[in-house]
Amino acid sequence: MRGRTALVTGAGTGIGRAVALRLVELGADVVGVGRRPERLAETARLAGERFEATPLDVRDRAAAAAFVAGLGRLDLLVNNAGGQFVAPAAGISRRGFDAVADLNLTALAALLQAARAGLTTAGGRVVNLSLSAPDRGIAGLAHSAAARAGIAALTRSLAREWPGVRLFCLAPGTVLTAGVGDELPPEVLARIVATTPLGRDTSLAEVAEWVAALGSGVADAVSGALIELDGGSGLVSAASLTG
Ligand SMILES: CCCCCCCCCCC/C=C/C(=O)SCCNC(=O)CCNC(=O)[C@H](O)C(C)(C)COP(=O)(O)OP(=O)(O)OC[C@H]1O[C@@H](n2cnc3c(N)ncnc32)[C@H](O)[C@@H]1OP(=O)(O)O
Ligand SMILES: NC(=O)C1=CN([C@@H]2O[C@H](COP(=O)(O)OP(=O)(O)OC[C@H]3O[C@@H](n4cnc5c(N)ncnc54)[C@H](OP(=O)(O)O)[C@@H]3O)[C@@H](O)[C@H]2O)C=CC1
Repeated sequence: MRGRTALVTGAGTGIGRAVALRLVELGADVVGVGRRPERLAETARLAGERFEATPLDVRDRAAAAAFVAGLGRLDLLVNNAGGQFVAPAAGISRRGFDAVADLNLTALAALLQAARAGLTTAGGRVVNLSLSAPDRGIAGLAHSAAARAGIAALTRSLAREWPGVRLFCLAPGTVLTAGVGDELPPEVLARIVATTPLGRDTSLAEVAEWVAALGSGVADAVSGALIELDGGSGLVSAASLTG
């Protein structure tokens, strides 16, 4: 990855931080964004001088587009910023649905549009983080499952439209980050992990390694693919987070 520039969204915590650290370790120059400067500062402390942090809300279209345009050539874009709240579909208001759809799909699409010129110049690569098997439905995450299925479709569509740019949709199952721990009680996470065919979660290091591999060119014969990094959980009965 030496000499290559990567942008990682949500780089101040969890998966985004692990990805940023791995890319720096492999020689890339990494720009990390997120809303909380103190979280980004901790990633910067761990990463060293080849990591540059910029506080940015990816839902702020004007700021995000200006920032990405300013980067110029871009070898790798990792769209990792995302999240949702767990609620039954009947309890999700219009504003709630819009907030989750925006963060996980529409803002991501806008960032991709802003990055298109820089990615095309570089013959770059994109890794869009999604969620395992959203097309099967996830009770308690109707808004997020819809947005995440949209990411897979967006990834495939842009792979057709943007020749020379490789796009991947990487969909983890359960990764035991602090973020997921804040959203789901331990017993729900344990139940999901126990019903996974491999009987295990996916580690942060594994997600980071997959992003690094896809970003390095190992998979350059591939574009538009959905890769489910979930221990096979997408193969079994669709998940329910509501009991
Ligand atoms: C088949 C097998 C598949 C296996 C898959 C198994 C599943 C694996 C486990 C799940 C994996 C997921 C992991 C992760 O995503 S890790 C990241 C964890 N962290 C988060 O997700 C937190 C992120 N959430 C947020 O940052 C915010 O909630 C969000 C950005 C989404 C919204 O914030 P915003 O500030 O924009 O929104 P507001 O607070 O202004 O609220 C907007 C409207 O939304 C309503 N709302 C908010 N929270 C709730 C709630 N809990 N329930 C219902 N409604 C909610 C809020 O009321 C506002 O609407 P109204 O104005 O109409 O009231
Ligand atoms: N952990 C898991 O089991 C799984 C996670 N995922 C997905 O992987 C991604 C990372 O998850 P994880 O590391 O576990 O969770 P985190 O909550 O730790 O990561 C989310 C990151 O996104 C950033 N972020 C959120 N909203 C914005 C915004 N509007 N603008 C810029 N940055 C934002 C957050 O930083 P800040 O708040 O400072 O802005 C945070 O760093 C998410 O998209 C998540 O949904 C998918 C499948 C499973």
